[in-house]
Amino acid sequence: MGAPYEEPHFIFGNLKGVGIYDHDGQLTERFYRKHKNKGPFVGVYFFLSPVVIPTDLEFVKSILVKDFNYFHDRGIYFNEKDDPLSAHLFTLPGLRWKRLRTKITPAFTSGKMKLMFPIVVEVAQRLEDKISKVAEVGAVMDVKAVMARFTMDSIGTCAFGLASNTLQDESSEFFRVGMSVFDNPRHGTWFLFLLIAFRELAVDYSAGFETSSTTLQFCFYELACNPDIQERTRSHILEVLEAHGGELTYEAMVDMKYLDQVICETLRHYPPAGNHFREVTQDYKVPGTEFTLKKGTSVMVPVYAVHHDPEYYPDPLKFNPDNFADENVKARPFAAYMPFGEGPRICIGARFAMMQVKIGVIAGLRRYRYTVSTKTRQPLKLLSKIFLASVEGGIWLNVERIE
Ligand code: HEM
Repeated sequence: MGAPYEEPHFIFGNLKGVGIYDHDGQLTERFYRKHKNKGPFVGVYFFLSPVVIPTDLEFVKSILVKDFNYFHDRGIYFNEKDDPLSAHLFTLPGLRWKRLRTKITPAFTSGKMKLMFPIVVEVAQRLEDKISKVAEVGAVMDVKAVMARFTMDSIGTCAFGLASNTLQDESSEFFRVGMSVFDNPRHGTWFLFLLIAFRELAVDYSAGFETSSTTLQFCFYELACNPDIQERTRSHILEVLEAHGGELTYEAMVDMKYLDQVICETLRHYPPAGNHFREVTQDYKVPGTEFTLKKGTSVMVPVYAVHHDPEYYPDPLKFNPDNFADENVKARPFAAYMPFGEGPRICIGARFAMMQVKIGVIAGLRRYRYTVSTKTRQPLKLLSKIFLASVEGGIWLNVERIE
């Protein structure tokens, strides 16, 4: 590449730790910190393949938005013939991606969100019932399991029109197979049939439930760790609900500004995708430099690193929803916050995800108080082998009903 780079190991390159020792977001953070302010990017090697990690947000903007024509693909494996499930919106390149994206986009407008809103609220009622049962017997709550059922049911119901109901049915086949799609995408014949039949929506389903439930999991964890923020969020939710006649409507949810800040802060702290992947699709001269990135070079936009950069978030390890107060958001440059990506390949489900997570927090928080159980291993260790941020030993919370 003829550019700033990290001396690689002769076999593994620089990304030896990926999937073994480090969460991928923490791994790129090491290179980002070391090379920031030395140029727009650092080059590393994954085995023998060059990978570019941008360290400058102007360059991130060029990659994701301004020069999208050079970076429209993710370079992620798919094989339509032998593995039809692997060819979906996330993996498809170029024109085929564009056609499919145009086809699916109408399913995610704000008008469609309003239609789906009552469905998710109804599923959230079952989430509340589930939490109430945990509180009644004084058990500790396995947050991930409970939230995964909620997000699976709501996405399942919206996407497939199925009353999948994993929240009430402990042994639900839908839940078991849904979870196993992540562990092993080849499991569950009937489910696979369904996935093939609804391929486009199916990928949204699997991309959606795990990311959203991870977000809910971390959100409840941080609220449990920060009782003052928990109280403030609960009071805010109750006040806005009261102003809307006690009913959870779409408009009431939109008015919950502080709740939005709490969720943005969760996604800053724990972005489910630690990096955004792109591939250079034609030789690209990096603006303001003499460097040319060759076609086929991989790019990892270091989301986790940027979200934890003290230049943009003064105390990056502190959970502080005020980071998302309007004046602070305005003071930050473009792409300082990008949990859903940016540009034409931004997460298509971002609106649905935010709606679903908000409804989940409202349902879980308005009548229950949370503290961290001793069963949770602290400090949290992000699991390395999973692309999405997940926690060793899980997150366990004590739940108390507020009378
Ligand atoms: C908190 C929840 C979620 C997070 C943090 C998240 C994050 C992301 C990220 C980082 C990307 C890649 C963006 C990029 O490369 O620039 C992405 C893409 C995508 N997401 Fe999400 N996502 C979430 C929920 C959802 C939901 C609920 C759905 C569907 C219902 C969904 C469907 C998709 C699809 C289909 C893509 C590929 C888009 C494309 O390539 O055009 N996601 N998401």
